[in-house]
Order: sequence, then C-alpha cells, then structure tokens
Amino acid sequence: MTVRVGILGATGYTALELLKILVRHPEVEVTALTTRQEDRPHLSAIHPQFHKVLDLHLENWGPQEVAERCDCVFGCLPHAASASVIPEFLEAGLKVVDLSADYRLNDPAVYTQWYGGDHPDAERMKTTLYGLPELFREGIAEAQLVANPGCYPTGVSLALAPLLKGGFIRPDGIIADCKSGVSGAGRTPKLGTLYPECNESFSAYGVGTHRHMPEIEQNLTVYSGKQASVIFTPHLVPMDRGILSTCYALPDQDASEKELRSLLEETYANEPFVRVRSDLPATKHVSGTNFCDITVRRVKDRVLTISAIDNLIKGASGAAVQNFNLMYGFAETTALL
Ligand SMILES: NC(=O)C1=CN([C@@H]2O[C@H](COP(=O)(O)OP(=O)(O)OC[C@H]3O[C@@H](n4cnc5c(N)ncnc54)[C@H](OP(=O)(O)O)[C@@H]3O)[C@@H](O)[C@H]2O)C=CC1
Ligand SMILES: CC(=O)N[C@@H](CCC(=O)OP(=O)(O)O)C(=O)O
Repeated sequence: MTVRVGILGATGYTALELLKILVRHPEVEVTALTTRQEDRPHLSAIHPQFHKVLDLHLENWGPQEVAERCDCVFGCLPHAASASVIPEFLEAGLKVVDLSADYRLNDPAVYTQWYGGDHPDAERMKTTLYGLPELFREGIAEAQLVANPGCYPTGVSLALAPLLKGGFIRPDGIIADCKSGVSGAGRTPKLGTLYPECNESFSAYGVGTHRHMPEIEQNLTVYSGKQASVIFTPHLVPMDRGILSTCYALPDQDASEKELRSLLEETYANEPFVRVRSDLPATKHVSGTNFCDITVRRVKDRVLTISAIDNLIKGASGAAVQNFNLMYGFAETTALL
C-alpha cells in the first residue's frame, strides 16, 4: 500500500526533517509540498539536501488542490494558520497529522488564554487525540486527525507522568527547567534567533508565560488523574537542535532511586523510543533520532528527572511519522531510528 503524502509549510525545519524520514519510508510517496511563495521553487532550491533525491516543486496550493493529490497531510504551519485549513482536509476524507499547537489543548478557553484569539475550529479541538503514543496510545490507530505534541511537553511529560500516576511525586510544586536548541524556533527569521543575538549566549524566555506550560499540565493531569501544577521555564541554548529537560518534584512517598527507575523501566518496557537510563542523558545521545532518554535521581528532598530529545525528531517530525505509522497500521518504527 502506498500512501500519497502532502506537507503543508514545506519550506520549514520540521518539513525538512519529515522529508528526510519520509523518503526512507517504504509505504510513502510524497505528492504535494506547499508554500505561500508564488514562483513554484524546486525542492532542492529550498532544501539542497534533496538535490538528486526528490524531483518536486513546492506549490502555492490551497486545500482542494492538495486534497486531490494526497491521502494524508502533515501540517507544518504555525498555530492558527493550521486550524484554518485542516477542517477542509478532514472534510475531503484525508488523514491529518498536525504538528502545530492548534489541536493539542482540549479546552478552547485555555487556548484563548495562552494563544490569544478564538480558536478557528474550537469544537474539534475538544476531542482531538493527542499523539504521544507512549502515554496516550488509545484511539490513534483509528484517528483521522492527530495533534502532534509540542517539543518541550514531550520530554517533560514522558519523564514525569508515570512517576505522578504511580504516586511517587506530588502533583503540585513541579519545576520543569528546559533548554532548547535554536531550531526549536523554526526557520522563519526572528530577531532572537539571528546568529549574533543567540550565539555564545544562554537565556531564559517566556518565564511564566510560555504556552507549553498548560500543555504539560494537561498531559500530566489527564495521564495521572491528579491536577498537576508546573512551573515551566524554557531556555535558548546556542546549539542547532536538542532539548534537555531537568525537572524537580516533591516526593509523595519514600522511594529509592532504584524503585523510581524500575517504575519508568516497567512503564516503557515495550516502547521502542523511550530509553530509561541509569547514566545521564545528553542531547548528543539522541540527536537525529526519535529517542527520548530519561533518568531519575533522588537529591536531598526532591525527585529529579533529566530527559533528552531531538526537538525536530521526537519533538516534532519523528513523532509525526510514529503517529502516521499507527494511523495506517504500519509498524510503529517504520523509517524511524
Ligand atoms: N521547530 C520545532 O522544533 C518544532 C516546531 N513545531 C511546530 O511545527 C510547526 C512548524 O514548525 P517549523 O517547521 O519549525 O516552522 P518554520 O518557521 O521553519 O516553518 C513554518 C512554515 O509555515 C509556512 N507559514 C508561515 N506562516 C504561515 C501562514 N501564516 N500561513 C501559511 N503558511 C505559513 C512557512 O512557509 P512559507 O513561508 O514558504 O509559506 C514556513 O516554511 C509550527 O506550528 C511549530 O510550532 C512543533 C514542535 C517542534
Ligand atoms: C527554542 C524555541 O523557540 N522553541 C519553541 C518551541 C517550538 C514548539 O514546539 O512550538 P509549538 O508548540 O508552537 O509547536 C518556542 O519556545 O516557541
């Protein structure tokens, strides 16, 4: 079975990583790539990595023209832009994996509070499945639309959710201290990601206001059944890619480091992309892969987790292909490392 795949927002970084994975996927043919540019640029002019690999042009197509050529689309557009076109693909019968934040939260009021403005497709967001299979696998295989998780929420939620559900950490007073490479901000030029602004500099941003805070809290709350409260502070690190998340939680029972690690090992025993480790994860160990590496430690009166992902792979495009594989009944690991 060959699935005809389209990518919306094909000039960006998540699209680049998606294409690298999809050209290795035995069941995929890429049939549509979109941009707002009018001049039909060749893919190799936008992403020279595909010179002599994929002979395609990017097109300024609307949903109708894409839908005629595809069975499934990956949405790599910014939030709000995504939800204003995705309903048309769904109505045309296509499957959709949306990498934007538009369908991740399940409460439109929370969306408005953190993203500003009314949600363009508010009814649908309430019931859209959140595609983090290691925590919320149920229903993904049957879904027409899957909301691909945010990069920071992936690393933080995979590390903390089992410990919270297992009663090992308290739901309040959790601190998630996260550091991301600059590709997390996308390819669209912004002042803060210019080389002289961020090179040789390490800074916090979005303190107390970052939109991934409610997404992390939603994940932990839904998975554990306990109302989680998290202080999330992201930082920009002068490297291309990778996220390291160090989380601090108060213990809810007296458990040794070995017991905490055993719980994580048992939870993820059959998960191909989560590696529970006794040594310390680093972004280099997962770079270019769909792995999330996690360790857990006891330090004084706290439980610490440290997790590493590649923001563009497990934090975006690798996770999107993992969801795609589940939605089409392919082996979950197809085309993924
Ligand atoms: N980078 C990361 O690590 C992660 C990103 N994400 C999310 O994935 C999505 C894509 O991210 P990323 O690839 O990094 O972003 P980029 O900025 O690299 O690419 C976004 C693409 O969307 C197109 N675009 C921009 N604005 C609009 C608009 N208003 N209407 C239609 N198209 C538009 C642009 O194409 P053109 O200008 O050619 O039309 C651009 O190439 C975003 O929602 C992002 O938040 C999620 C997890 C991690
Ligand atoms: C370093 C950096 O800027 N990272 C991005 C996170 C990218 C992401 O996952 O964003 P969405 O939730 O919008 O998809 C940020 O903090 O906005």
